[in-house]
Amino acid sequence: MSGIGFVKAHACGNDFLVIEEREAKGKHASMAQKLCARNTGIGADGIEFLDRRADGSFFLRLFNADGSEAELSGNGTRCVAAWLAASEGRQEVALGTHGGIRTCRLIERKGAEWWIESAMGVPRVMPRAIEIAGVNGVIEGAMVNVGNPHYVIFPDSEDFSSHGMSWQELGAKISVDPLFKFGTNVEFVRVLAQDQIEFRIYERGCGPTTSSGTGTCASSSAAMTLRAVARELAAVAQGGTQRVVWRDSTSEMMLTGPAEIICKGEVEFGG
Ligand SMILES: N[C@@H](CCC[C@H](N)C(=O)O)C(=O)O
Repeated sequence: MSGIGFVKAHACGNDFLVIEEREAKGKHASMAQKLCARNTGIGADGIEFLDRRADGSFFLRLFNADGSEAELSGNGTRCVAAWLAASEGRQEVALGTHGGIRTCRLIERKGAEWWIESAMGVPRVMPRAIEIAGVNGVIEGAMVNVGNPHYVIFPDSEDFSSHGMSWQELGAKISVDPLFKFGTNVEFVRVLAQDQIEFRIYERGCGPTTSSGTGTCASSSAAMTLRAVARELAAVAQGGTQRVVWRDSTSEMMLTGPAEIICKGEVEFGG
């Protein structure tokens, strides 16, 4: 057994461990399953493995709580940027991911919160009605790629339920349906005002979460494209509000929100 250094951080309740890549020793998936477990591990929605490369650049590998690898996390990337700001004073940092480079800029520190603006790439929104095994009727929505895959729907009901199911039940079915070869994150979006949306998130690889950075971008870009809401939005999730700006469909989406360092320590990992 050997102690592994970790940092725990969260962005609107979407929580991550940050662990140096050299500590993983090829055991990323089992480390994520063990350390992210809420009762028997530290507890987190995923692990960001931080690789510090010889040329001075950074690369992040994100593993979900179930051990699956995702292209990236918006909130997880911001948590790493907050840690690099807190521990090394970095005001701006470019973080490579399998979904592209995300550049994060520190806007301000408010108490324990690090407010960071991230350039999140150019969302691709593809309207698409789908049929899912075990769900009655056709689901209208959009497949959205923001570096990782999302399916966004717009339920009418205030509790975000749709097709006779709670959003959690429907999200669980859509997320693993074979229609999505690599699985998908699922967002349920309601338009509250011309410049405000509210949404719920069912994440691939970890289930319901209180917030998602890429989910915020996917929900916002789908609402801008399909519901003609404003190009600057407040996106309200259970864990808090993030701000989104998307000037036009060919520009990068900018996402601003908080991240907070919770603790750091050492954890035993037997492999
Ligand atoms: N919560 C994240 C998204 C994490 C990855 C996702 N579960 C996936 O498998 O794509 C975010 O803030 O973007």
